Amino acid sequence: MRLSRYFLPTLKETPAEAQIVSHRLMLRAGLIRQHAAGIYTWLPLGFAVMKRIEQIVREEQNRAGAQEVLMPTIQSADLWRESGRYEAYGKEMLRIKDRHERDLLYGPTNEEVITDVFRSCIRSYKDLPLNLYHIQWKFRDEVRPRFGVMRGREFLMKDAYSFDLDTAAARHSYNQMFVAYLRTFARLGLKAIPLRADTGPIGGDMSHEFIVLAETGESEVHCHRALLEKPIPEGVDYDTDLQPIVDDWTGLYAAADEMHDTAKESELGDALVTARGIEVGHIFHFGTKYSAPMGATVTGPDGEAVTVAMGSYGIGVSRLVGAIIEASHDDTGIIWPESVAPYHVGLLNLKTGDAATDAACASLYETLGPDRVLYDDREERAGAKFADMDLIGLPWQVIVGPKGVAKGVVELKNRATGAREEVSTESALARLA
Ligand SMILES: Nc1ncnc2c1ncn2[C@@H]1O[C@H](COS(=O)(=O)NC(=O)[C@@H](N)CS)[C@@H](O)[C@H]1O
Repeated sequence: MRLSRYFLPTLKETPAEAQIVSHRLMLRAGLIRQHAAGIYTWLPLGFAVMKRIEQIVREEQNRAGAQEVLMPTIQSADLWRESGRYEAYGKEMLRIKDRHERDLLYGPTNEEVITDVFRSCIRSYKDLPLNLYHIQWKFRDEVRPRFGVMRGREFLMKDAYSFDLDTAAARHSYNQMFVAYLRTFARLGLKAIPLRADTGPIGGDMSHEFIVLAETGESEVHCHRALLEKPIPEGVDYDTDLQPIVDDWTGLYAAADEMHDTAKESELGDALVTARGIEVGHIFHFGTKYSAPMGATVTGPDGEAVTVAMGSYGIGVSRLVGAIIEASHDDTGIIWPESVAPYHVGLLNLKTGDAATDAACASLYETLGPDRVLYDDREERAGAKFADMDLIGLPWQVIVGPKGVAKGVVELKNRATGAREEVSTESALARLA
């Protein structure tokens, strides 16, 4: 993409309302613009990152055997009356009336909707286990939306829902999602720690939050240092018993502040890490909390009706854009992990209008591929180009100036390490292919 044609409204100044670094950088780098409190327009660069995060989430859900659907954002209140959550959900629920005065709502989550789909389609235990997920916008009328997309009111969530014949089978579904989450956050370049959590308005008797350590996180976590170094499971066969992996990851101490056992401080000594963190995912086992009141049953092996055991599994897709910035930035801007970077290379033409430099850039741009390169072809001074490219945080920069072109070299810069080296054009192409 040529920057001279790209809608990238960067800001020189830091907007006063932005209190944390990810909010500041998302505004300054032209990723989002606020529409209303907690509601954002995603501009091209921010949207591209969110789509890459979404795709990694999707791939790991599919790998774990979940099947993608798309449920509506606007839901009927009747289902929520059946589950008993319509009144209980409180002021966070945005309630709407349609032209026929029917009660609707903008879904904060989808347990009722998916359970209704299940009960109208599935009859037999032979159709289990089943895990359905979607990546869909939610609305929660947070009393104090803040920190940009980190705590929004309209936000994008992947939410998956599992259906099983009994608790043992439901535990396997839970474990599949647990392992899929470990892999997902690692692929996003994040260290996410699973820790036992309370279940809140979603309910149930078991849940784990996945927390990314970041000093501006809203959660306070306490965990065993070894959790930070644990290797992520590779080559997982999701149809085998995953309990050993889950036990391995939950065997080490980790607790959100409200669940913290202060005795651990003396027991673990300096093996105990206390840090702030961002909740990027939350998984729940809640058995028949929704299937019982909504009559979601299957005919069991013995011909008797069985109320299915369920769980739900959320990932904050839009929150992750901010969380990744919190975990990966420096004082000049964002540092995107390669897996989510909107473009692989920033190509800087230091003398637009100089024939040899323009030709060298055009050749690099075409060879590397316009969809992988953000080419700064603007009539701007070099300093502004360097600052903007560091701000938007692409993994690699190729800097092309007339002196280098005359010698057949370009400068290659790695954004994460800051390392810069003069290399031949061929070598740069080989390194960036
Ligand atoms: N206000 C918000 N803004 C941005 N992301 C949010 C917000 N609230 C929750 N999230 C993200 O959404 C994830 C799942 O939300 S949740 O409430 O914990 N879980 C559920 O809604 C369950 N139905 C899981 S399917 C959270 O871990 C968090 O990463």
